[in-house]
Amino acid sequence: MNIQVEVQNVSLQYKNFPALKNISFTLAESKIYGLIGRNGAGKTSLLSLLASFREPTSGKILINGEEPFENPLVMEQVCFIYEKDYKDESEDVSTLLETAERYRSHYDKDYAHKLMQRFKLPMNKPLKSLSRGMQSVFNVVTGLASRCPITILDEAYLGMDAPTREIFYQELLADQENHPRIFILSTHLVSEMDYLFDKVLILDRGSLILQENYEDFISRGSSLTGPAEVVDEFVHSLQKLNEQKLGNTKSVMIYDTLSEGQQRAAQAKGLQIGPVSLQELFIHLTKEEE
Ligand SMILES: Nc1ncnc2c1ncn2[C@@H]1O[C@H](COP(=O)(O)OP(=O)(O)OP(=O)(O)O)[C@@H](O)[C@H]1O
Repeated sequence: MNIQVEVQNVSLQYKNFPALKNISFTLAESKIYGLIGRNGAGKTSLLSLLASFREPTSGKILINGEEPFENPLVMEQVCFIYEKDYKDESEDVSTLLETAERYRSHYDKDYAHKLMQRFKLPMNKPLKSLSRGMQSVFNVVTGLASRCPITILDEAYLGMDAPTREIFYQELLADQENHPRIFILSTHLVSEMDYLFDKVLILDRGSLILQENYEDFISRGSSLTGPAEVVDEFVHSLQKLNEQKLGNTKSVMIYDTLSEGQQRAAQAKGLQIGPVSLQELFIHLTKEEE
């Protein structure tokens, strides 16, 4: 079943603070969406609206045409994984997994057990006694095994070491291949996780400044390097995001698709054209004036 999320002119106000400003977008395909933004940009606020933890101050969220807030049938389609405080949780891991199964209609118990083994998560220990990284593993396992049509992972990797994060990414991609759904991943580990994203959403100070296919977005960034005066002349009508100079060699990051003709012209002038990463584009597109 194809599920659709529509966010229509959504704003969220905390007292006098506008955390989200008139945001609209549609997620209509079973893809992996990367939600990125600087600290305080509004990522968790947006995700908590999608998960119906709160209501927008204005605007509408529709999941398959229905408002999800206090609507259990719609909410069953959404799974929100975020960092939780388990200090008062006395149950062991296996009991909590059984509880997860009871509340999730798409839950795959065998898959959950397979993941537990792969991550080497101890089944018979109280969850509160596990390390922070292992508690995150538990969250991710319940998130993946729930197989919710909309699965939201808000910085789900917190505390995981690099090899554990790698297993998480591998399992996510493998399960998405076999059971496609809408995954929304919010992250600060942009350069580490960018290869997972089919599409990218960028929040900047409460506004959505970009929603685009990852590949299309990346292809609009390039770096041009060469003698300073040649580079300056070439880029003068292009949108520049950043520049660096070492002696007379200059490198300029541009945010404009270069046509084949422009690429040939740049090469003919002896300029080197290089790729730009999602992280670099993100840093410079959300840079504040100094
Ligand atoms: N309950 C609240 N009451 C008042 N302000 C809040 C509340 N929750 C969040 N905010 C503010 O709203 C803004 C957005 O916060 P949010 O947690 O959504 O950002 P974020 O992009 O998830 O940040 P980070 O990447 O640092 O986790 C921040 O300025 C934050 O201080």
